[in-house]
Amino acid sequence: MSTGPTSAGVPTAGPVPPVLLALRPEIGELGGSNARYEKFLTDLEGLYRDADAYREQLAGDDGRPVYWVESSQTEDGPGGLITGISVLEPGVVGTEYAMTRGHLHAISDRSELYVGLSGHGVMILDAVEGDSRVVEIGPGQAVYVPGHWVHRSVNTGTERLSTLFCYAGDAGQDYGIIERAGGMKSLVVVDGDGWSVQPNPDHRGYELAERA
Ligand SMILES: O=P(O)(O)OC[C@H]1O[C@H](O)[C@H](O)[C@@H](O)[C@@H]1O
Ligand SMILES: [Fe+2]
Repeated sequence: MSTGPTSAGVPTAGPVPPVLLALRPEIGELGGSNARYEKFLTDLEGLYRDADAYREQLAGDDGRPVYWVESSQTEDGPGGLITGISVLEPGVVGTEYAMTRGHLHAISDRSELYVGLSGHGVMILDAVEGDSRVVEIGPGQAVYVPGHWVHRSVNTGTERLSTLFCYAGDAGQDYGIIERAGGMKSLVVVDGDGWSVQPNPDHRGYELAERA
């Protein structure tokens, strides 16, 4: 009896074979992946503080995805890793640079490694109880996100930001925590030719939001 992935890439019982992936960051593909999802501007209602600027962009939206993820998972259970690339188109909504929704892992102690592949951006990292950090990510830079940190990628450049990520297959994502808190603690905004970090005046605190 054979073990390992079926032709559709669905794991069956027993050890699975090694996985070989081809990173194509500029075109935004991960060869050998077995899952993909896309996010469109229409999916991001409420993400940016400037609702008028968001609506204006929607009016001229070309309908292409603003970010997408191609990933590979071949093992179920806590020992398996999900490996993928996240590809975020450049842009600005109001004064905020293009960003992902962001999340805390549903199993919140699960960590994640990000490796910059192409383009330039930052990650906003919020400790649920504690501080907020904004760290650069680009080619040759890696960011290890420990458990219990809410995380989001932001494209501060003019090209696609592509990152390789890897995290525990059972981690899951809690997206609601950011909404309930009124957004993340920090905003990454246009500042002259570059970017700067501002405190988000709408942020209510994750702990309070979770207790409410
Ligand atoms: O899941 P989002 O917050 O929308 O961000 C998009 C993607 O960003 C990162 O690359 C994460 O590792 C992915 O798991 C995530 O799906
Ligand atoms: Fe994550």
